[in-house]
Amino acid sequence: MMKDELRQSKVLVIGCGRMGGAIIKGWCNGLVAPDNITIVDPTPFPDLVSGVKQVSGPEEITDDFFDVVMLAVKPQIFPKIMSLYAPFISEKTLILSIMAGVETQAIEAMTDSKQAVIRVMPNTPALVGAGVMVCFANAVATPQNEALCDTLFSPLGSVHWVHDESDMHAVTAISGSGPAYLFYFAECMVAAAKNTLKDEVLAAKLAKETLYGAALLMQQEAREPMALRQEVTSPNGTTQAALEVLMSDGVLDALANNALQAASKRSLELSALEPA
Ligand SMILES: NC(=O)C1=CN([C@@H]2O[C@H](COP(=O)(O)OP(=O)(O)OC[C@H]3O[C@@H](n4cnc5c(N)ncnc54)[C@H](O)[C@@H]3O)[C@@H](O)[C@H]2O)C=CC1
Ligand SMILES: O=C(O)[C@@H]1CCC=N1
Repeated sequence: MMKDELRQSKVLVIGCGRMGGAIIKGWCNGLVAPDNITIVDPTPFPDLVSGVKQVSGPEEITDDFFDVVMLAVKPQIFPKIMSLYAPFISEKTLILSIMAGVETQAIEAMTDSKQAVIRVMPNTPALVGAGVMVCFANAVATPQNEALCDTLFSPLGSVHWVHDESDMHAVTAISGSGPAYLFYFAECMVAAAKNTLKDEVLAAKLAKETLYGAALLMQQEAREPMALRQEVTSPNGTTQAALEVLMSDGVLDALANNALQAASKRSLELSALEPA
């Protein structure tokens, strides 16, 4: 689908919270005409782009066909609502799902027809165009469907594809949940900075700006994180003193491993939710 055609496409978004809202905001930036977007969410979205229609349930939807339907409710909600939206989906509709865990097989069951379904695991930096989106297409999805998905998500950050659906569990653990790990590290670093520097406002600023600068450097440099770390670390200097604490007994390595495994396991559990 060409970009001009995409602007005319009818899009239905089911669930518009933090992640759905961030994606719609990106799409309204010249990609899809806001007038062609309908959101179904019982909770009004506070920062809706002008023109986008919001309704609180399927009975209020005024269009009877959508080119794209995006599922952005919590995985636990999906089994309760899936049957309500079948009337708005035709064989030509591409279903996109950003829900963690929920497998294409469960989404295909929304309708009787063979349905193109693409799962996309985004993350919240999509809000600033620096998201990571990982996609998996079911067997029905065509190359045109995949190209459309690339077009819709590229403005929000980088788009990657996996070809084995079970990889989506690991993907969710790494990039879907990943921003929260860095934010937690930032919380710890800010708290520690405030214990070290009397000016607490400056302390917090230094910690956050440093994490931002380091992330940007890592993204723009071809060198691996280890090489960048070594560049900061003078023999017997201050960084070495800190790293000896952070790296002692491989505690952080083990924690990172356990954390990713826990997230991946939770994604697998969410995939086992039964239709209501
Ligand atoms: N927040 C994140 O970082 C990411 C979230 N996701 C996935 O995105 C999905 C949404 O997550 P968030 O946006 O974080 O959650 P959220 O709680 O902010 O948004 C969910 C929205 O669904 C709405 N909702 C509840 N019941 C509904 C119903 N019956 N019909 C229509 N809408 C209904 C809620 O009012 C809410 O606005 C989840 O499936 C999650 O796994 C995926 C990647 C990252
Ligand atoms: O925590 C969650 O389940 C969702 C999926 C990835 C990020 N947030």
